[in-house]
Amino acid sequence: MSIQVKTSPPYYMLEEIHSQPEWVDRLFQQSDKDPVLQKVLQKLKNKKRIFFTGCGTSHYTAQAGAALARHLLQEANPVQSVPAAELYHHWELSTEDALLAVTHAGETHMVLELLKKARKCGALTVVLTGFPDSQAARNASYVLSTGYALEKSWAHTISFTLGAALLLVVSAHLAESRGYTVPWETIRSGPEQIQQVLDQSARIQEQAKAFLSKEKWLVAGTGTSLATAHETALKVVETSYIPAIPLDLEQVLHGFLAGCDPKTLLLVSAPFASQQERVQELIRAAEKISLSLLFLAPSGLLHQTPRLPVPECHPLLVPLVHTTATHLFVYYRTVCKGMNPDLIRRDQAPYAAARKEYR
Ligand SMILES: O=P(O)(O)OC[C@H]1O[C@](O)(CO)[C@@H](O)[C@@H]1O
Repeated sequence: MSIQVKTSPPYYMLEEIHSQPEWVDRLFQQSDKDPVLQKVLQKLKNKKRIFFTGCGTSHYTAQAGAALARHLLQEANPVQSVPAAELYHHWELSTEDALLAVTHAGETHMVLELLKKARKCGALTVVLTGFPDSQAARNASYVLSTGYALEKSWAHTISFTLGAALLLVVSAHLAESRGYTVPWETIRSGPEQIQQVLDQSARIQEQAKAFLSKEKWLVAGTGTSLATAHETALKVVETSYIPAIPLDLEQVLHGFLAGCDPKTLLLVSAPFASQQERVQELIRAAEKISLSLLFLAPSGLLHQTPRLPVPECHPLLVPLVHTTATHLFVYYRTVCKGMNPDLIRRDQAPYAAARKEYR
């Protein structure tokens, strides 16, 4: 489908971020009665290893999914996320493995190659996609649809969130089938919590304006927010064309401060009580080098430090809720700079030509 380019705000990226609560809700309702999901869960029961995989944003979706599975399944967790090309080139697969490949459009070269390899090795192949008629879907044993067969902006946002929501459902069922208690009510409050972030759009826009002069970003996350850090860094690179490094919270303190100066923004999603002491140390260290910090934290926390407004949320909802806040922050940062976030530079001849050089 070809979609007309927007030449002024609001761009498609914003429209798609705002439509998330509705589509996540729809996905939760549909997955409840999806017979394919039941079959997949049945097949997953006997698998020793389950790989969540993908490329680009979809790899970060897989990373979010694996962190959620780890949280839900604890010591019984068979899930790990590995980028598609790494799995393809460097891993042996067998009949004891299952591959859940996230690919929004379902045409990504490396994912297609990996699916072929996995099928040859006898691994179970499942594709999670917005396009159930895509090549990837045709190359898999099972297809789970995110329900969203659009992505009008090249800066993918809603497909990250829907993919993560779908992997959350898969992981929650997996955990239940292995005897763990799943907080379904909390999970189902996801759309409402995303909406709470969207209701803070004006404030997030103000924050974006306040940090416009920051020309390089570090983005830190931990546990279920680590994928948020990776996805946020990718999104700001794609839309604002500035360097951004994603890191786990601890790693920031091991060398990366040397590269920071007053032009750097360190955006941190670390909502877990066990790490608050480390967060305080980071805040003190940042002050010494005039490094600007912005935390994703509920009101009442971190009074002195600027924060992006997010509600208090369960670790299982962090990838959906915090990433919505950072997606909005990135959107406004880019638009306030007078740029169009939808195009990821594919409107510029050298970048369009570069894209033609690889499948
Ligand atoms: O999700 P797909 O369709 O496999 O596409 C791969 C990735 O490439 C990008 O479009 C650009 O890196 C991502 O946003 C996307 O997830």
